[in-house]
Amino acid sequence: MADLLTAARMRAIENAAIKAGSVTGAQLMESAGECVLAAILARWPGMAAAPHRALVLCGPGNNGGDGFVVARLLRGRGWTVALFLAGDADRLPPDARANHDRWDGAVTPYEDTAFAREAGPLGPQDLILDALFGTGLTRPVDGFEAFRAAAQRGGGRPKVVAVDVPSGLCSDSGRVLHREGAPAEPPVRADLTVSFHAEKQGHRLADGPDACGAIQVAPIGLPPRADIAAEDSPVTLNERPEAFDKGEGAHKYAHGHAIVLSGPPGTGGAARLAARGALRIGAGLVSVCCEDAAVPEHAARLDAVMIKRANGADGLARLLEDSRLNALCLGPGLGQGARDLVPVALKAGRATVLDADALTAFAGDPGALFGLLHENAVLTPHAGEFGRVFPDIAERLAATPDHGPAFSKIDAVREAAKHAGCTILLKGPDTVIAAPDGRCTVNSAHYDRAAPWLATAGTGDVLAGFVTGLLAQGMEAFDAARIAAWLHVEAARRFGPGLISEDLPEALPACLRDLAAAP
Ligand SMILES: NC(=O)C1=CN([C@@H]2O[C@H](COP(=O)(O)OP(=O)(O)OC[C@H]3O[C@@H](n4cnc5c(N)ncnc54)[C@H](OP(=O)(O)O)[C@@H]3O)[C@@H](O)[C@H]2O)[C@@H](O)CC1
Ligand SMILES: Nc1ncnc2c1ncn2[C@@H]1O[C@H](COP(=O)(O)OP(=O)(O)O)[C@@H](O)[C@H]1O
Ligand SMILES: [K+]
Repeated sequence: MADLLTAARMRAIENAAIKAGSVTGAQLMESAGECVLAAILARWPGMAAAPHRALVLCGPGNNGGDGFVVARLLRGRGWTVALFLAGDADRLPPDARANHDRWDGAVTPYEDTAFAREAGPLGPQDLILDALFGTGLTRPVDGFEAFRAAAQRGGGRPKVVAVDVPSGLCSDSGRVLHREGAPAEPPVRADLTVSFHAEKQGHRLADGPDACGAIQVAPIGLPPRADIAAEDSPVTLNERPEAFDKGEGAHKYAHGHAIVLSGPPGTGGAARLAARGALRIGAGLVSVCCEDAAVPEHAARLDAVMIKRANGADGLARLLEDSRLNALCLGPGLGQGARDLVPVALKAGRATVLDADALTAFAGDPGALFGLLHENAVLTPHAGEFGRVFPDIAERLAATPDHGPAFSKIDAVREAAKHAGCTILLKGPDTVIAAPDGRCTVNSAHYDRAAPWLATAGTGDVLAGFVTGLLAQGMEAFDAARIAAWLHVEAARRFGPGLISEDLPEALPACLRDLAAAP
């Protein structure tokens, strides 16, 4: 799995390599500039075929330093380059200053009128390079209206390339830094963002993917995985998982029996969706468990999924005396009974997924939940449910990000997992999954894995079922959550437009087949 870095971790990797003598800061900056140029020429062959015009915007730090390198390299290829500096040349850090001094063109202080004048004639084969702020962003970015206007112009507008990160976006959180009360004006959206060594967390979170446009990561001569001390294990990008298979000849009971609890009559659809998901992902047996009154409704709709009866908390406790029932899912369509049923389920010590109503039931009294949770539990909230169970953490995530690095969804979910003592999967296009031991991964449905069709009713219920089905097969909680999340997006992408939640379990077999076939 590829790591997603924070600015601090990136700096530590860079410092460790420089200290070890394997590379100098100047070499890193030169490589960074070369990589940006190579990415541009590879993406737009017209720009490689002939020189065009570029406006290069350099900021006051090393991101600006990278800009000076690209400006020099473009000019060396015959491009007409106008360079604008936002900041004081005398205060540039040493490597940036050295590249400023190697630039033999004019350095124009950034100012809207001058920039607008240069930007006016730019066409679609021309370029604006955003090298204003990168991983060192500490506060909101103001101004640059002419840059914004040039990038937003209609049809024939020039291409915008961001160095490392679009300026104004916090590279740890993917959030736009802005002042309290002021609107969060998104950074100028890039057509391409070229980053170095490894993706940063912000490329995958919140507003990051939209602002980056497309992301390309270039190696710049740093060792692949630096041996640096860090408090937390690295965050990874949740990539194609290893194949898991049912094993030839094993009996259905070897793959577990998952139970999905359902609520009163008329609300059983969500539980049936979860159950279907659990069955398709490979649980040996799956039963929907409901009160007597809901049996006819389920019986009319279920075949491979079985039905078990349990009335209220006592009924559930009796049912769970059967030790073969090894994974539970509570929440989808569970209704008001959730508050009494969840404690019974958690006390039974089975692998348990809590979603939807099973989380909402503890709004106002989340402390009552924390004493019951165990490491074989997985909570799968969306943002609203997360706020009900972890109001303090959600409040910090909702606070205005007025300085960098800002509190991120990764910080929030990691804290929540530590506090709850179980795996937490916080949903969204940027789903973050964390375990109490510090493992954390981002299941990103962005760029070449965008799956906007998942934004439809009931897909979260299916996800809860996927996790439950993997738990039933004996998978550990964090692994079950990350593999389920990956397959969820994969199934949606495979089905594509027109997807409804019922389609997800049916799209799964092809995904599992591919997984098994992959080397
Ligand atoms: N690490 C590596 O291995 C490599 C890193 N490389 C490159 O270095 C970049 C990181 O460089 P960096 O640390 O110098 O930070 P950078 O983003 O240029 O900004 C810092 C400056 O901006 C200022 N400032 C901040 N916010 C502001 C605001 N809103 N408005 C105005 N000013 C603001 C801030 O001021 P301060 O907060 O200190 O007062 C400081 O002066 C990284 O993204 C990559 O491109 C590559 O060369 C390859 C190797
Ligand atoms: N734009 C999107 N791109 C990718 N995934 C999305 C998007 N919007 C929602 N999802 C995913 O769809 C699911 C929705 O779940 P949830 O909010 O619980 O809805 P429901 O309760 O209707 O099932 C989550 O897995 C979420 O990550
Ligand atoms: K930038």
